[in-house]
Amino acid sequence: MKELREITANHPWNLMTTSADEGQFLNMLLKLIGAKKTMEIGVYTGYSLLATALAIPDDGTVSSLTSPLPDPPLPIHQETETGMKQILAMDINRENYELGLPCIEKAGVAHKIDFREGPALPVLDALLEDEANHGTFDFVFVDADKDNYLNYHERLMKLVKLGGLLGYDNTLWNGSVVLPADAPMRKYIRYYRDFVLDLNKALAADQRVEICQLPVGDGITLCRRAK
Ligand SMILES: C[S@@+](CC[C@H](N)C(=O)[O-])C[C@H]1O[C@@H](n2cnc3c(N)ncnc32)[C@H](O)[C@@H]1O
Repeated sequence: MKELREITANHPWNLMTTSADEGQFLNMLLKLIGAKKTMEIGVYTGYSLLATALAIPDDGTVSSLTSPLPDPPLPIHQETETGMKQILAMDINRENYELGLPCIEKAGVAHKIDFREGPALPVLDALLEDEANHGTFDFVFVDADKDNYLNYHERLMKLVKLGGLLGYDNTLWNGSVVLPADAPMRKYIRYYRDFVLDLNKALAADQRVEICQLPVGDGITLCRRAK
């Protein structure tokens, strides 16, 4: 974890990552809920992904991955003779994932990860086409394009288990969610602020979930699917 944090800290986007306390929090949370099948939207160099992979048991939903993976690769989250990987991870940029991958390999958990390069929405839509994927994820961590969080939420509500958790990162958005609209803000923060505010309001009003906003890192809102 420490080595991957150093790689991430030296990366030009170094501010756009999960903080150390968020990584520890995710790792503990996943162990506490006994998560076996998870999803991550927004991987970057893989810090939160490593925290997740270290928490997921080897005997999760995988039957055996000691044999070589099939070619062509496994269809998205469908069980085959060789089983399936426990973590579906998506990012539009594979290069950054590959930068951190040696650390994930060194930790001996790379075999748990099914990385998909590309925008997450079409992957979610493909998953939804197969009823067998509905209500199957124990946990989903969303840490990507803030303007799509509500689109993700509607889809994820069908993919997460009843009683399962969705975690939305950056819901404090650098503290800007409590600032007056005319307060000075960096351009990037101002641009996404309204999307984060809309998300926070929508989650608070969503009767299908129980929510809890934690001041960990840049704010993580946990939604437990109750209906
Ligand atoms: C804040 S970083 C993720 C940080 C990561 N969770 C960590 O802890 O280090 C956001 C990531 O979301 C990715 N991203 C942006 N738009 C996306 C999309 N539409 N689908 C999937 N990933 C996306 C970016 O490429 C970037 O790597």
